[in-house]
Amino acid sequence: MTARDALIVALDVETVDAARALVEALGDSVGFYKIGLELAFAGGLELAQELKDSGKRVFLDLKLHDIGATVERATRQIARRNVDFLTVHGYEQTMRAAREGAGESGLRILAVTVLTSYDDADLRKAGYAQGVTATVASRATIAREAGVAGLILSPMELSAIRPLVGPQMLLVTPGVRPHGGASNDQKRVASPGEAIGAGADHLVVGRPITRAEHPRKAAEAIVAEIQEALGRRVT
Ligand SMILES: O=C(O)c1cc(=O)[nH]c(=O)n1[C@@H]1O[C@H](COP(=O)(O)O)[C@@H](O)[C@H]1O
Repeated sequence: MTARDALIVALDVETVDAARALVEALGDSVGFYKIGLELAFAGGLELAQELKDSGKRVFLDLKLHDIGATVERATRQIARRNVDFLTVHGYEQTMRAAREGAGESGLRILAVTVLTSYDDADLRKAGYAQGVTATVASRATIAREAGVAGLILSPMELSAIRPLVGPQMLLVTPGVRPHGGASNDQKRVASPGEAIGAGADHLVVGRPITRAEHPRKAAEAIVAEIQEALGRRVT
């Protein structure tokens, strides 16, 4: 894996034109983009095709969660779009249905374990008996059995989860902040170097790049930090 491939930039902007301008500014410093709910509701699905046609990889972050039949059929539609990753929530019925819908299309399903804006207290308020680490671990085990390709989790759970799921499962972490950066609404965060050092395959980074004064410089600095951490990982 190259450092550039490890970085996924979240195109959390209001319009397709703003997203195009950002992609243009980032140029070849970024090869992988995430289109989430904000942009998907503003023409982002068409942009996904454009990005694929220009050689970028695309992650559709739609966080599907519904009865199995609906998730399966929705996933089948998305699989026709030839994108790389799709998120669903990490519930067993949902994950199995998405796997079924993706079939042999090559669309890889990522299961969201516990959102990185949640901590133990938030989970308790939502009615969960266990804390974050135990909940991520139980969802990770079910996800592996359901046959999804990867997990979304915070950098803080990586070292506990990798041994549970083995080397093949993709571990993808939002909640990434360069040292000194604002955490915004994220509660479980670490730096790019720490996340890669703990075994992440991909980092999802939004505001530290998209709201930076110089997005390209911010992306290049993160890629350099990933590169350094990957170097330490193999030695
Ligand atoms: O599924 C995701 O991508 C996701 C899961 C999660 O637990 N936390 C999380 O922040 N995300 C997404 O990752 C991105 C993080 O953005 P920043 O906090 O701006 O770096 C946003 O697009 C979120 O929607």
